Amino acid sequence: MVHYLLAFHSSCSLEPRNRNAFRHRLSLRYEEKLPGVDIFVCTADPTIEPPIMVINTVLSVMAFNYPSENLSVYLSDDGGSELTFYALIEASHFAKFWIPFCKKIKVESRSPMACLSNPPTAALNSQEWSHIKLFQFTVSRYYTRKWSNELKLQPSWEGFLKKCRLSTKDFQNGLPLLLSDHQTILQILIDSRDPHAVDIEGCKLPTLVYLAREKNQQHHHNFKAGALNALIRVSSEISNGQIILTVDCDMYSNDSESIRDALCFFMDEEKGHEIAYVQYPQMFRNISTHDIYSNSLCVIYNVELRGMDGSGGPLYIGTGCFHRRETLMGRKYSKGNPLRIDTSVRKLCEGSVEELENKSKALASCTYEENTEWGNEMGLKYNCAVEDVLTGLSIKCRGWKSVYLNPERPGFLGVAPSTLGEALIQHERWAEGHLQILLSKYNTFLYGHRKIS
Ligand SMILES: O=c1ccn([C@@H]2O[C@H](COP(=O)(O)OP(=O)(O)O[C@H]3O[C@H](CO)[C@@H](O)[C@H](O)[C@H]3O)[C@@H](O)[C@H]2O)c(=O)[nH]1
Ligand SMILES: [Mn+2]
Repeated sequence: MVHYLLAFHSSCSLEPRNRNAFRHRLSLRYEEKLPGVDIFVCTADPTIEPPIMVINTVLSVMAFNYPSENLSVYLSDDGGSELTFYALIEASHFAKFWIPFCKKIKVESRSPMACLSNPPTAALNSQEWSHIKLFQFTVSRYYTRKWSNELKLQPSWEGFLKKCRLSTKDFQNGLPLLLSDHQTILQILIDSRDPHAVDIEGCKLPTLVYLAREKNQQHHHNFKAGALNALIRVSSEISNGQIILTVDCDMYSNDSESIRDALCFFMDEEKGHEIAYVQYPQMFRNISTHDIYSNSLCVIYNVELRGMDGSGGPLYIGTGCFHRRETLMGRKYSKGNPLRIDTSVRKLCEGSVEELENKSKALASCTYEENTEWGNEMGLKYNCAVEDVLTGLSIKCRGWKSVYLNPERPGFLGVAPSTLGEALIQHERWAEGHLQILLSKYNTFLYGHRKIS
């Protein structure tokens, strides 16, 4: 084992790579023909991942500097939580103010919570500032079941929840707060095709969709991989962006230009057709001075992934990663038939919001994947504790390369485990997952031999 680790680390030092994106050139060449980008945010439990954190991440990615008609944001809620849903409704209203505000003041990063804790230097209008504070305060009250029960006792909140229920087809029967057995709940909260979906400056808003896929005791839900696969199918019906960004709900966007930076690699005329995904490192905003649990993972992000980039590309590590839709769907690399980003005008998905919702609900049912290749040759792989790593390796076995992008300003910032217990659980899961891969047919030496360049 020690020899293997030594060999791996030495090989990583052979050709480490640092990448730079020339985002202005992308804009000069392709501004009018940028591809559709679908962003998937995953959450699973409103008590561990409070709605306030989730919607701050959602707002940060809605505010990317990218044409809104080409941007769609999907929140997958495996907790099926009413609280998260209502918080998202609040966010959909707040976005009308937040997106133009970020552009006007040039806010970086575009998570309202991060903006409050690190205010921009521009002269701030006190009314706008109070608006952001009030929004954070309102949503911070959507916290746990206990909180919401207390809130429901107040007449004003009862009225508010009732209003939300009435405006929400799937929640209208007053379902319990945490659901492990329910039908698909799907709602398009903002449809960017709608001429009325505009912000306070009259500019278009990105599409925003809430999805809690169907869950029941008879069918395994396959954790995050299952959630992402449902999102791939649902989004193909609603917006069908050629590029997919996956982020965990605790990891907000810290640089509004990240989509454009990633596109510089996908749209590179010489090498772009070989690239399946562009991976950012996981950086954390809560690293303590002495980092006693070694959460910053310096060796992985400064040595290993940079080194792997020099020889074919880094692993997929689950969050902060831009993929081509087709490679996630299982497409093989073909030199003779290169897959280029289609820069011709994007075809919009057709149908009313109700039609799109009904068609896509069926794609998120428990039975949809029966007797299909989903979880195997299509989408994210199942039955592995590190489904992201295994999926990335299999994409590379199909002939693709990947890119590691680690700019000076972190593209995404997340939350690292803050207690010994949490850190141990995370490392145990990672260790188990990597060992599982080593002992499986996907063992990198056997399965990957001659396949990974
Ligand atoms: O049934 C589930 C379980 C988890 N998640 C989401 O998956 C993400 C990651 O789960 P978490 O419990 O935070 O695991 P971590 O160990 O912190 O995740 C790291 O390790 C995972 C496995 O390699 C990667 O998928 C993640 O991107 C990476 O941040 C979170 O957004 C969860 O909400 C779901 O959507 N459904
Ligand atoms: Mn996490």
